[in-house]
Amino acid sequence: MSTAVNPDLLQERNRATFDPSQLTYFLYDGAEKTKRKRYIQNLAIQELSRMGMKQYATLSREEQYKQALQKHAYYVQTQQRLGLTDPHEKEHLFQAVLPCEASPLTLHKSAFVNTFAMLASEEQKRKWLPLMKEFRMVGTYVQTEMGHGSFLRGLETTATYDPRTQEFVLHCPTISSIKFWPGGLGKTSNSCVVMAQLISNGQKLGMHSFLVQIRDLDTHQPLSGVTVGDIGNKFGYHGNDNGFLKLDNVRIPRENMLMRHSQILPDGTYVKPKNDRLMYGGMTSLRAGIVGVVSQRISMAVTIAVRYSAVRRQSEIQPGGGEVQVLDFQTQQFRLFPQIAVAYATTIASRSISDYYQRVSAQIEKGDLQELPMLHALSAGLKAYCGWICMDGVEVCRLACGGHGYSQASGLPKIYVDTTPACTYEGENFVLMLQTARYLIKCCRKVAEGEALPEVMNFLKVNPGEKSRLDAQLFMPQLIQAYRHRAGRIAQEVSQKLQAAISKGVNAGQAWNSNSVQLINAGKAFSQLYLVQDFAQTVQSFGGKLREVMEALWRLFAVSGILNALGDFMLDGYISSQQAAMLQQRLLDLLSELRPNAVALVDAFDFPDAVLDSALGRWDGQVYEALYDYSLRSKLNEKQVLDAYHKYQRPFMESQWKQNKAAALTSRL
Ligand SMILES: CCC/C=C/C(=O)SCCNC(=O)CCNC(=O)[C@H](O)C(C)(C)COP(=O)([O-])OP(=O)([O-])OC[C@H]1O[C@@H](n2cnc3c(N)ncnc32)[C@H](O)[C@@H]1OP(=O)([O-])[O-]
Ligand SMILES: Cc1cc2nc3c(=O)[nH]c(=O)nc-3n(C[C@H](O)[C@H](O)[C@H](O)COP(=O)(O)OP(=O)(O)OC[C@H]3O[C@@H](n4cnc5c(N)ncnc54)[C@H](O)[C@@H]3O)c2cc1C
Repeated sequence: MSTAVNPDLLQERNRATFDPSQLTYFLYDGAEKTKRKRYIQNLAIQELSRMGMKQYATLSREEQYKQALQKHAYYVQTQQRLGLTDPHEKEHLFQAVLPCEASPLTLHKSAFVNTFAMLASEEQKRKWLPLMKEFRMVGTYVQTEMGHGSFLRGLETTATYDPRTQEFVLHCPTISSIKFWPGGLGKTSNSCVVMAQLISNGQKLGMHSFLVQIRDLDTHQPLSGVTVGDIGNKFGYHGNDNGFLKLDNVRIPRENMLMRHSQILPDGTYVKPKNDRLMYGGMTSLRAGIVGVVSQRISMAVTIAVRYSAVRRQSEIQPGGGEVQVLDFQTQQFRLFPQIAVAYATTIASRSISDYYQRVSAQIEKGDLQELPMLHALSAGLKAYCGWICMDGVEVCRLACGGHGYSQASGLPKIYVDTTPACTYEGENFVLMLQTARYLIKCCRKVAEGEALPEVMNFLKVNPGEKSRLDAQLFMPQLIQAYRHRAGRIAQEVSQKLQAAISKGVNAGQAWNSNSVQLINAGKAFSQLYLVQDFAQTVQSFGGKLREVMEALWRLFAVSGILNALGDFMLDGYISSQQAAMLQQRLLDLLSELRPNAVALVDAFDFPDAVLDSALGRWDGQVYEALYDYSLRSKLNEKQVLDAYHKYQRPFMESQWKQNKAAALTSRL
C-alpha cells in the first residue's frame, strides 16, 4: 500500500487557520500528557499486532468473545506492567486495546467492583475487595430481569432472610423474574452483585444488593441452584456474553447483603438507610461515565466521515469544472459540521459531569446529601440527551459516507452498534429524561412558592413576554439567553398544565402521563441548555485563532440546535420569523466559515488509525487501497469456487435448466 498522504488531505491540513495540536493539548491536558497518551497507545497497538490480533469485523461471534477476553487480559496486565494509576492513562490504553469492541470483563471493574465498593460496609470491603481486585472473583452487576428493567420497584427476585440459619434465600419465582442482560454474566463471571427484593420477618423491604457467587471459583461450573448462560446474538456487542441467571432457592450468608447503608441484624431486624436512593449510586456513576463514552464514539465517527469526504471526489459543482471533494457540497457540510460540534460539546460536557459527580460523591461520603437530587437529574438528563445526539450523529456520518459507509471496512457500523445500546442500558433514555423532568417540575413549584433554587436552575424564573434580542452578530449572551428562555418556558408551561389537571381532580399519575411528551421536551431543553452553556464557557478559555474557530463551531452548535427545534423557540413569539430566517442564513455562513478547518478539527481528536479501524478514516487518506485490501481478505475469497456452489447453486441451476427443457418439450407436443 502507498505510504504517501492523499494530496487532498494534505491540502486540507495545510489550509487550516489554526494549529490543531493546541486543541489536542486541550483535550488531553497538555503537551506532556498528549505525548504520554501517544506512547501508551502506540505501544499497545504494536504489541497487539505482534500478538496477531484479528480485525474485529472479520471474526465470528465466538471469536470476537475469545479475542475480547484475550485483549482485556492484555489490557489489565499492561496497566500493571506500566504501573498506570492515572484514570485517563488507563482510558487511553483501553481505547487502543478494545476500540468499540465490547469486552466481557468491562463490567467487572466499572459495575461489579465499583458498586460493591459503594454499597458494602468497611468490613465487607476488607474481606472481598482484594479477591475482586486480583480477579479471583470475576463479576458483574445483575439487576434487570426478563420482565422488568426500567421499573426497579417491580423486580421480582426475592432475598428472604432466614434467622434460623442467618442466611438469605435468593429466588427467582417466575419466568419474568429471570435476570436477563447483564454484561459478562453468561460465561465469564463467577460472582455478581444481585439486586433483589428484601424480605425479613414477613415484611417486604424493597430492593437491596447482595454479593452472590454463581460459579465454582476453581472449576468455573455453576453452583447448585444456579442456572446461567448467554442470551444469544444481539444487534451488536458480540464480544460481550450478556447473560441470564435463574436463582433457585440459593442460600448465601447474612454477611453477603451489602450493608453500608442498610442492614439486617442477626434476628432479622431491618435498619433503614439514611436515603434509600443511595442504593442507586452505582447507576448514577455509570450514567455520568456514559456521556464520555458516547462523546468518544461521535468523535470517531465524524473523524472518519470528514476525512473521507475530503478524499472522496464525485460529481461536479461547475459543469466541466472537474469532480469536487464531496466535502465541498453544502449539503455534506450541513450534515457533518454540526456533528463535529456535537463531538466537542459532548466531550466538554462529559468532563464537567464527571467533575460534578466527583464533587457530589465526596459530599455524600461525608453524609451531605443535599446535591444528590441535582446530580441524579443532571446525570440522567445528560446521559439520555448526549446518548441520543451521539447515536443520531454516528448514523448521519455513516450515511454521509455513501455506499462504503455500509461496509464494515468503514468502521462505522461497529461504532454505531456500540453507541446505540447506550440509549437503553443504564436506564432507558425516555425513562431517564422523565426523571430529569421530575426534578424540573419540583423546581418550578419552588419558583411558584418563592423558594430559592440552585444557581443553575434560575432559568426557570421565566419572563413570559420576553422577546429575543438575537441579531446577525450571533452574540454569545443572546444565543444562551434563547436557550434559557426556551428551557424555562417549556418547564413552566408543563408544570402549570400538571397543576391545572390535578386541581381538576385528575390523579397525579394520569396527569403526568398525559403530559409526558412535553415533559421529555422540558428535560431535553434543560440538557441542551447545559451543553450550550458549558461549551461556551470552555470556548472563552481559548485564545487567538483557536478561539475564533471554536467560537464559530460553538455558534454552529447553538444555531443548528435552535433551527432543529424552531417551534420551541417561536411558539410564544420569543424568536420572530425574521430572526428565524436570519438564523437559517447564518447557519449556511458558518458552514463556509468552518470549511477550511474541518479536517484540522477532527485531526485534533488524535485517534490512531488502529483505534478508528476504518478504511475510510485513515490518516493518510489512502482509502481505495484499504477498501480493496479489506475485500481481498473476505473469507468468501479464500477459495475461487466455494463448496456452496457445488452443493446448492449448481443443483439449483441444473433444476431450472431441466424444468425449462421439460417446458420446451411440452410446448412442442
Ligand atoms: C456498560 C453497560 C452496563 C449496563 C448496565 C445496566 O444497564 S444496569 C441496569 C440499569 N437499570 C436502570 O438504570 C433502571 C432505570 N430505572 C431506575 O433507575 C428507577 O426505576 C427509576 C429512577 C426510573 C425510578 O425509581 P423509583 O421508582 O425508585 O423512583 P421514583 O420515580 O418513584 O422516584 C423516587 C425518588 O428517587 C429519586 N431517584 C431515583 N433514582 C435516583 C438516583 N439514581 N439517585 C438519586 N435519586 C434518585 C427520584 O428523583 C425521586 O425523588 P423525589 O422526587 O421523590 O424526591
Ligand atoms: C447492551 C445492554 C447491556 C446491558 N447491561 C446490563 C447490565 O449489565 N446489568 C443489568 O442489570 N442490565 C443490563 N441491561 C439492561 C438494561 O439496563 C435495560 O434493558 C434498560 O434499563 C431498559 O429497561 P427495559 O429493557 O425493561 O425496557 P422497558 O422499560 O421495557 O422499555 C420499553 C419501552 O417502554 C418505555 N417505558 C418504560 N417505562 C416507562 C415509563 N415509566 N414512562 C414512559 N415510558 C416507559 C421505554 O421508554 C421504552 O420505550 C443491558 C441492556 C443492554 C441492551
